[in-house]
Amino acid sequence: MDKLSIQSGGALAGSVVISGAKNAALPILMAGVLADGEFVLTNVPNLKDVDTSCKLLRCLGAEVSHEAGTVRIDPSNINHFVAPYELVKTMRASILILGPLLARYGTADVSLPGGCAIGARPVNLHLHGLEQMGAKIEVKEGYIKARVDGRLKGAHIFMDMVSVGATENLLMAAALADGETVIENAAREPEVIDLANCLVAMGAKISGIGSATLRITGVERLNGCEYRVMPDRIETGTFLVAAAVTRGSIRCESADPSSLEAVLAKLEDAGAEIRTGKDWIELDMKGKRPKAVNIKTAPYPAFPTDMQAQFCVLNCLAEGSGTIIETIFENRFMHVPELMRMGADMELEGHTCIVHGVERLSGAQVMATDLRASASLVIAGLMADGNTVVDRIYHLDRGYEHIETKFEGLGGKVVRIK
Ligand SMILES: CC(=O)N[C@H]1[C@@H](OP(=O)(O)OP(=O)(O)OC[C@H]2O[C@@H](n3ccc(=O)[nH]c3=O)[C@H](O)[C@@H]2O)O[C@H](CO)[C@@H](O)[C@@H]1O
Ligand SMILES: C=C(OP(=O)(O)O)C(=O)O
Repeated sequence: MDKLSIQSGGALAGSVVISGAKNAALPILMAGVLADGEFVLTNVPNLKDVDTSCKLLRCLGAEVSHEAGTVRIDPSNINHFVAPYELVKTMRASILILGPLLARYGTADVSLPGGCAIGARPVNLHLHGLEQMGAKIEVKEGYIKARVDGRLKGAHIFMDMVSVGATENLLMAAALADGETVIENAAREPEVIDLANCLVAMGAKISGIGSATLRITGVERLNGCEYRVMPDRIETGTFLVAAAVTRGSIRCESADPSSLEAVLAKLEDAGAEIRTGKDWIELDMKGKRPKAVNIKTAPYPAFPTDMQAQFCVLNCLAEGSGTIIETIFENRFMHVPELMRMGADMELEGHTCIVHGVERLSGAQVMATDLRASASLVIAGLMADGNTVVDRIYHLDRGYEHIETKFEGLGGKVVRIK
């Protein structure tokens, strides 16, 4: 199993090109099932989760090629409607195949993803919304078995809580349903907007994109299209935090500052000078140690849970103390005990972590437990005396493209051990 070895070094400097967003690419790949014709997706990151999505589409009978950031999907031969446990267990986003399969073919058997490191992550909102659209659903032998006679029917759906995945699943299903669907309390994350824009390019009729109320008038067919995936705001934020922690100065190219307002505001509070253009962000710490910040995660446009672990590390090495409150996932502080093994001064109680900054951490062997926790340990290693080895980096490979090469380009000493 691969590991990453990190040596502490100086301040990160230089520029890094941001990849396409994992969390936009995955739902949009699933939307390929809805296309009547060839579907071409560009700016697709080269990630384990993208490979898994391509495998899943192939397993349904689609022809899929993935080369140099472009995925081509020909869904015309889809003839199998089962998403098996072997694939779903490695990638929770597989649940996003449910809405498209059901809307286009009236049948879908999707393995329940099960719990994972960051929380139970139930899918009740996905299922309830589809039932409101006329689907008959039973959960049997670990599988969601969903059927509908004819087309799904438009419905008025009020979501009990804001869910990115449920909004995406229902949006895709509604695009081919009979009549109007209204999704209230919809997620407003930029990745949901990216999916909606792609569906519109396929001929879907959606209004309210980017708001909490989505109105979808179902159409009988959606065409293929060519669509470019948005830049990864979480990858961008991860490199910006790494630069802030190391007191460095970097430029992120092919980034989207408008999707990162909450994160950039916190980096400014931490003492960073931030400059932005249409598709770039520069951060300069002017050699200073960051100041600790208070963070509370919440649905977009508030501070993203996917940046919580990275800001924990920022606070670990900052001047002063900061409080981090996680409100989205019930078990998303798995990085805390690992950071404490590296000398971090942290108090964890329930959903709240109080972090008191220390000047340096010390290198240690640590275990990656989930995607962003892993990223936080790499950042910590950049400011830890001696050597840090991060084990179980298959989590990182799910969500960060060429992470070691990108850090190396910024002067970070991050090496993959095969
Ligand atoms: C592939 C992808 O895009 N993943 C992102 C997506 O995950 P994902 O779509 O799984 O996250 P959700 O927005 O659905 O989850 C938010 C909260 O709602 C709960 N919930 C969700 C669905 C449901 O049916 N019932 C329910 O109770 C979850 O347990 C969680 O507590 O959004 C999360 C929140 O921004 C991000 O951290 C993930 O990186
Ligand atoms: C939690 C994440 O992803 P996923 O929903 O794919 O597990 C993430 O991207 O941080």
